[in-house]
Amino acid sequence: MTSISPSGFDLPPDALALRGVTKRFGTFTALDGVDFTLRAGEIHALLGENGAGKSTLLKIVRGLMRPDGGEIACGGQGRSFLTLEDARAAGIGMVHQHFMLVSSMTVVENLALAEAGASASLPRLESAVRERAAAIAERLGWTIPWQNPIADLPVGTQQRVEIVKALLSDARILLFDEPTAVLAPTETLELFRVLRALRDEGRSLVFVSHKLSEVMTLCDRVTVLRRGKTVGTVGIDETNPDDLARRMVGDARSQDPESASILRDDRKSSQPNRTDSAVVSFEQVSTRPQPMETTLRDIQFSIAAGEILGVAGVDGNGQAELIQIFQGLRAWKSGDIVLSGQRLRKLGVQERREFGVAVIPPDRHREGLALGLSVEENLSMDAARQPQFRRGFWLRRRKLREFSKQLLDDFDIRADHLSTLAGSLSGGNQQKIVIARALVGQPRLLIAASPTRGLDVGATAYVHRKLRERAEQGGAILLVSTELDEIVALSHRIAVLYEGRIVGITPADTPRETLGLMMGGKQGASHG
Ligand SMILES: Nc1ncnc2c1ncn2[C@@H]1O[C@H](COP(=O)(O)OP(=O)(O)OP(=O)(O)O)[C@@H](O)[C@H]1O
Repeated sequence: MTSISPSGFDLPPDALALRGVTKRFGTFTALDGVDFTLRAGEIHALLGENGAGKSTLLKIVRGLMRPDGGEIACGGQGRSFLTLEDARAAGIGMVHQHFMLVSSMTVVENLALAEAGASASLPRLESAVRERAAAIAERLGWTIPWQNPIADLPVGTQQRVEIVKALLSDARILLFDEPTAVLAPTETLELFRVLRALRDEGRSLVFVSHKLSEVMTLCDRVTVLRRGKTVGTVGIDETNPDDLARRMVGDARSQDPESASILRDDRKSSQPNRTDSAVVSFEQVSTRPQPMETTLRDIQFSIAAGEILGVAGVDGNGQAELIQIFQGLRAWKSGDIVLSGQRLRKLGVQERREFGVAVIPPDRHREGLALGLSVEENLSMDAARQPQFRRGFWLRRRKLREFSKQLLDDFDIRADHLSTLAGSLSGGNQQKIVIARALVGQPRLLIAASPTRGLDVGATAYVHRKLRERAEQGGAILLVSTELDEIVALSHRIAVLYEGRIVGITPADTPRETLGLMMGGKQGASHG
């Protein structure tokens, strides 16, 4: 049976349709007459460049934002907007980019809270909720530590809690906003298994991802958004990654040589412009064991000027601890770290910066950005300390503004104004600010943690090019990423971390299978 919405468009049962949906933020139009139809029992990818409007669209469907125009129909009824309650009643659930869980509460408390709202007595609800949640988890083949606080769980498990939470309210339509951005490759495969199972139960899923290969493997249809407008919807059998990339950036841009080179996935890793002088060397560095953390043991490597050293490994094998050492957030128990002849132990945060150490941190929300400050303030924060931007005590504001404007253009940061709050930018555009800040000072040593997480295809290629350029100019780069593709594409040598140890340092052309085995703990050759 097909129902008819007030404006007369056909609506298949158990699905969702948007017609002409518009959303403005001040003078900026984030969604401009968007059409989107989700069929029952399909996985539908939503693709688009950073800032194209994907999260805004999902938030409107989930009832978290009110559109300024257009129509939304679900459950056989058309209306101009959905409230949170409407969306919930229509069986719409969402797994956000940043999980909506209270980290100090246990899993079961979080689930009971979501079920009860603020009013009901939580303890009384908990056992009933737990029973239902356990049945859902069992069906999906998951074991979840119900009594542990959320903060103690790995991100992959937190995401499972979010999914169980959505299924507890029997969501028939599930919206996933970049769910794989925080997952290791094996966790992604596991998530895909579950998403397919949910589809096969007849649910409808919207899947946002920048990884075209994921979209091609998982999804049934794809809708592409470009700068807030619908470009179109295609079946997965009628398209390929090149076609999708072109649809995202538009024909005009994909034919211009600069953009075409951005789109081309340049996988070749040039020979390092290496000198023998180590910019940084780790000599038998070990950290003190701490609960819930990985202890680094006898870490030994060096990075030469002009070299990119990739650190591969399954997440949680010591990557976070290694980065924290550079950030000055973690002490080490034994061994030495030497930065061009100086002991790192002796250098404070400011001295490290002056030496030229820059960090692209893994969690841009907590560490990389001041979300409550403007784009301009975020971009010019470090520059404002430099003498060329000061006249005595005073800041040279106009010069700083030009500097920020230049970075905005260079990194194609899509913000309405320099005065826009960083917190209101799309996830990918926030990441571009963090990267622009790290690269602009031409750091002598750059620690890049998952630098392209959340970036679209073009921006990823651009950042890869920038990292290579930095190395070619003589910078040393430590690239930490759980994306093996990224590590292999950029690194001159690859160090594999397993349970806090480096199991081997290998040349970049090492076969994937060997790297995979090393990531599972097998010793490999060392070229340290
Ligand atoms: N609360 C807000 N206030 C002002 N502008 C906003 C707000 N939320 C989103 N925007 C703007 O709307 C545009 C679309 O953002 P949205 O987060 O939907 O993009 P996206 O396609 O999800 O991008 P990404 O891939 O980077 O996550 C962006 O330019 C963003 O700056």
